[in-house]
Amino acid sequence: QAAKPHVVVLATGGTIAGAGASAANSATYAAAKVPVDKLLAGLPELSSVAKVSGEQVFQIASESFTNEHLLKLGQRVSALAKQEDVDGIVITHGTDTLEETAYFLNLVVRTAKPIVVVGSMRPGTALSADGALNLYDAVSVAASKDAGGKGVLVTMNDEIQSGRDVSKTINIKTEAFKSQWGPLGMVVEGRNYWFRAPAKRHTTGSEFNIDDIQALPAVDIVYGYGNMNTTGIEAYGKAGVKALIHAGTGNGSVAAQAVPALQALRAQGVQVIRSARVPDGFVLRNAEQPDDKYDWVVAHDLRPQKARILAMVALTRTQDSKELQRIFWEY
Ligand SMILES: NC(=O)C[C@H](N)C(=O)O
Repeated sequence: QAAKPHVVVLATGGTIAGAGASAANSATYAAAKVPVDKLLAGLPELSSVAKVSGEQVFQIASESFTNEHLLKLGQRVSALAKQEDVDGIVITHGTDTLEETAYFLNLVVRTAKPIVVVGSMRPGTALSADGALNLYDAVSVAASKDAGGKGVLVTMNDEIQSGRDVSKTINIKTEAFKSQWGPLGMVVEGRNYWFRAPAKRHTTGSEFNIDDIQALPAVDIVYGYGNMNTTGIEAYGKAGVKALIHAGTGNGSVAAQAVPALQALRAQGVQVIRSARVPDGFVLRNAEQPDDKYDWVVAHDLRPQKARILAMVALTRTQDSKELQRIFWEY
């Protein structure tokens, strides 16, 4: 009998490692409490799909993830992926910023081995806790050859999602992770069922490599709304931001009173990237605002928080707005 695939589980905290005072506490609990060894020991079913080893990388709620956490995690994933005795990698993660970490890894880890990011909406102590099945699904996907070469994946609620496309869309229910383009497939009882493949560049097809990235530049987000003012835009400019994501209304529209402040930032060398606060669709270049004339970039279908990730990674390689726009179309 062939040896089982070796899957390394890198634990970072979140609700999947959370604990509440009683089983009725589905939403009131402390995140990042249960160590990885205990998480794995609580799921003996894992041994039937893979040889699993655990590593505690951080123990934090994901809303507190920083760029330093992203870099450290990315470096560890990259090192493990190069090891011959590792077949797949699972990252347990809080759900609040899970989509940002998954997209970051998708851009910078040069491997065709399966990488799966997973979390849960309820702590393990709650009634109908979702973490155990999500983790079982993550390990079984990471252990399967057919999950390789598809970019970084996310397994939540029986679905296999592209780490690029998926976002957290609701903060209570367990079917929280959705993509407007649909899941790549489903995982049921340890078997994968695929329905589509990612169209954008990722992992082995990426021009970015975590092994070459020592630091990430400052990129922040301003939100568009009625009665918009320029206080935030100006403050980020003064703070020395390298790119500013404008989470605009509708098709990334920008309030008339905010346009001169963004133009002033661009004149200082700051990249201005138009995304949208609406959950779906995509921002069209030169619609709503004359991007060519202002030398602005559009974020394509990336939500503001994902546009921040891509902008940071891209700015490690180029300061040219045309190049930046190419990257936003391709990734
Ligand atoms: N469901 C969760 O994991 C939420 C938690 N605040 C986290 O992201 O760490």
